[in-house]
Amino acid sequence: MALLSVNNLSISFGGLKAVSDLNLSLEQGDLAGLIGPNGAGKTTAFNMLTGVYLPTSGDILLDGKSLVGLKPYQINHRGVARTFQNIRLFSDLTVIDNLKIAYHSHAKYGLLGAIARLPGFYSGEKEMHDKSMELLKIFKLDNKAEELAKNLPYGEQRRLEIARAMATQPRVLLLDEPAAGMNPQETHDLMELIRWIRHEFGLTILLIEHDMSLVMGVCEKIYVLDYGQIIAVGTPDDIRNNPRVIEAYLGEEAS
Ligand SMILES: Nc1ncnc2c1ncn2[C@@H]1O[C@H](COP(=O)(O)OP(=O)(O)OP(=O)(O)O)[C@@H](O)[C@H]1O
Repeated sequence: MALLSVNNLSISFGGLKAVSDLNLSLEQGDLAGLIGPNGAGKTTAFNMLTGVYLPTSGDILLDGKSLVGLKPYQINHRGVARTFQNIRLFSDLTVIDNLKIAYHSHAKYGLLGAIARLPGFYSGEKEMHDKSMELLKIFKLDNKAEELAKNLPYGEQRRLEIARAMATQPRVLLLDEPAAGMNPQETHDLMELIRWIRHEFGLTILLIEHDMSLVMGVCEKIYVLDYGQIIAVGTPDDIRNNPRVIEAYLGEEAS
């Protein structure tokens, strides 16, 4: 059984069918891309997968259980985390506090434990600190732990956003344009990092990306959306050579 399966998912805004009969199937460990021209419905699909939008019809199954109708935090608790097209960090908090907040949402001690400072609170806090530092090391941000998030260069803010999503210990990670605004070296490093975290954490990753070198370089399977509909699914080579994709989207870039 697929880990994440999206069945005939559709949503309309007024008269506009933004996503129409979307079908996706991701196994554990898959690294897949969702591409398509501006306005094709990619972010809208992510918004349905994460409970921001309620689909008009269709279903989303994680391990066979429906996510439709759940709130974003409930979906996150089930194991789906995301990053956003426009970075959404707590910009006035430190780098490490951005991660601790994400860990807190999964903390084992309750509010009472935190207020009363019960022993579980202290061991929980220490564990959270250590785990946050471990993640920051992986994302090469450990030397910036005490800096305010807003003071990081853009590429590092993007990495911090992914680290924060990872702190919620997801099984499925959805990345919305992770390389946006990055230079070629940063994009290359990000590709390596995405591959590595997939392997290290056994993650399933679906990413939206306009940077074709990243998509073609890192994804094993690519879904192409156009006007809300999937027009092609395949390996990077399949997609590069698919006439419908070339016509709809890639144009000269693909040749
Ligand atoms: N809340 C909303 N209300 C009305 N229309 C919406 C809403 N959200 C998205 N849309 C429309 O749905 C369509 C798909 O938009 P979406 O942002 O998903 O595209 P996208 O593929 O992510 O594009 P981009 O690559 O530019 O980010 C667009 O026509 C958009 O205007």
